[in-house]
Amino acid sequence: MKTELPEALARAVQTRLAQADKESWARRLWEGDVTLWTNADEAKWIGWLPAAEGKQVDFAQIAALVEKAKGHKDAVLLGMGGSSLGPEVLALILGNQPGFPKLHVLDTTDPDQIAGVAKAIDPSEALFIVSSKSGSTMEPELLRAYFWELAGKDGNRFVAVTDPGSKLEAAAKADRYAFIFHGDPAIGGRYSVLSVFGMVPGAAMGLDIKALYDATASMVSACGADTAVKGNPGVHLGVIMGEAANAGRDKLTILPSKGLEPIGAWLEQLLAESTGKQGKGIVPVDLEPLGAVESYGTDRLFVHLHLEGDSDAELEARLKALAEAGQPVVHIPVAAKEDIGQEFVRWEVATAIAGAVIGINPFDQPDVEAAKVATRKLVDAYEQSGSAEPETPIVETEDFAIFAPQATALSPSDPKQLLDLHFASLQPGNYAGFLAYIERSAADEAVIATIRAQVRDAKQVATVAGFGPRFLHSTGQAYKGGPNSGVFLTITRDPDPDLAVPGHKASFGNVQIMQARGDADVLAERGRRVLRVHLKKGGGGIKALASAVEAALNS
Ligand SMILES: O=P(O)(O)OC[C@H]1O[C@](O)(CO)[C@@H](O)[C@@H]1O
Repeated sequence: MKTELPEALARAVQTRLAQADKESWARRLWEGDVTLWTNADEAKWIGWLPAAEGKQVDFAQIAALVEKAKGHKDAVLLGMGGSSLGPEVLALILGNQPGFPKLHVLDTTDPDQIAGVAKAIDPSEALFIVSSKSGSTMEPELLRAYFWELAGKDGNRFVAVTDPGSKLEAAAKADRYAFIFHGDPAIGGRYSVLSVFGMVPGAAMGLDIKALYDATASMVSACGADTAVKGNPGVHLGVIMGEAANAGRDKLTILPSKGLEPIGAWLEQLLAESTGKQGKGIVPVDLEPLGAVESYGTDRLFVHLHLEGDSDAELEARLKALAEAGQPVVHIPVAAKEDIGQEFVRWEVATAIAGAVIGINPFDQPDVEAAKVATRKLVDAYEQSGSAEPETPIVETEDFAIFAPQATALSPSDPKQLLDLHFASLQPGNYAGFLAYIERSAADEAVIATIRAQVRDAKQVATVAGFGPRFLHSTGQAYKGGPNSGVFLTITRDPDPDLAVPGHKASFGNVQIMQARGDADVLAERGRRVLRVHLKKGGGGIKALASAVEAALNS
């Protein structure tokens, strides 16, 4: 790892590293010494450390799954957050091996996205992996109901990954699933990739799990209890992240080379859910288009993960210019994509250590629950009445309607003026968030990236984007519980066509809108600045919104 840090940050990092060395932080992490964090229940959550050595998986059971998976064309993973993001990284970075199924990851209630996967597979032959630690998360429950019907209720092609005693375990037994893999309750979702939650889908797509642990071992030992802090990559990175956040550089901007790009989604959850609470923490910035040096404020820490063999002259030149301009830049070389397990360990250790520097419990997620409760309330009301509570927009065009969840002072009847006022509240050190409850397609991602670049360049602020409901189980924690510096635009749309959920009145499209409304309500309750733009059926869609934002920024 190479670091280029401005002087004040470099000094703070050195001082903290000396403290970490003197106070044996690495050892105390491995021992789960709660005094390293907040004297809460942290000791109950460090099962991910032995899991990184392969101690949590039953290799014989994995071998049996490998035999079962061989020959299937597709495998579909149904899960959220820690139960989906790690598997997605493995699928996108390492890919399925010849003779093994392609892994499709579904962590959504978006009707188009679900229908897209249903269409891409043959439901009568695909393997389904239902993955949820708690076994009671709403999205995998609804997805399970949908694919169970579609797959002809054939338990022989279903696999459950869940903590012992969960509701999902009971359902899997009742429906005679082919396998039930047990997780370790001492591991939180976002730290679970090197336990069965990453390894079961990994094995199903033909990855050599033993080889993955072997390739990870050197990082486990480098981050070990007895390694001096100076040579401990996890502690070193964690101290940099924590000190940077404490100094106001809390927008950790992830700039990976092409081959490692998918890791950003996993990192976002790890960093945001672990540190974003009590008004403090790190706001990860992923997939933001590269900007000119002057478009970045003094609230950034840039981390470049570089896969050997990747070359991107523009990125390299920009990183050099950023460091020369006094921005902090950390370079992490990754020798081969098969070493991805090392990065999981480095960042998990770093995140736990950053939690110690920031002074929070890196293993809880107190604010995620609030959005879940708000959504449940709305969905339950829908199930009772068969309709959603009506709302009145502040302003409407033929393309979209804009709602404010809070009693708002913003009331212009012109959408351009309203959006202008909304973005005008962005101050240095703030960030703009785009929370899109629409299909996570390449086309939608591209339009949102354009909007982000425009806002970033116009206001010199960091921008983040999340697709709902996926981000609710990830960065949503920091947006609600972290620093109150986000200015959010929630984006919803009329589903077309919608998709029914077997056994429920509320469709996937209904649930997705309730999730957006519940989340926006909680954001507003927490004093966050938030507007919701609802894209109308038959209107210009997300592109019409992009034009309206552009017009507002230029007004
Ligand atoms: O694996 P589960 O229990 O379904 O949880 C999924 C995700 O939901 C969260 O609890 C947040 O809602 C994450 O921490 C977790 O990874």
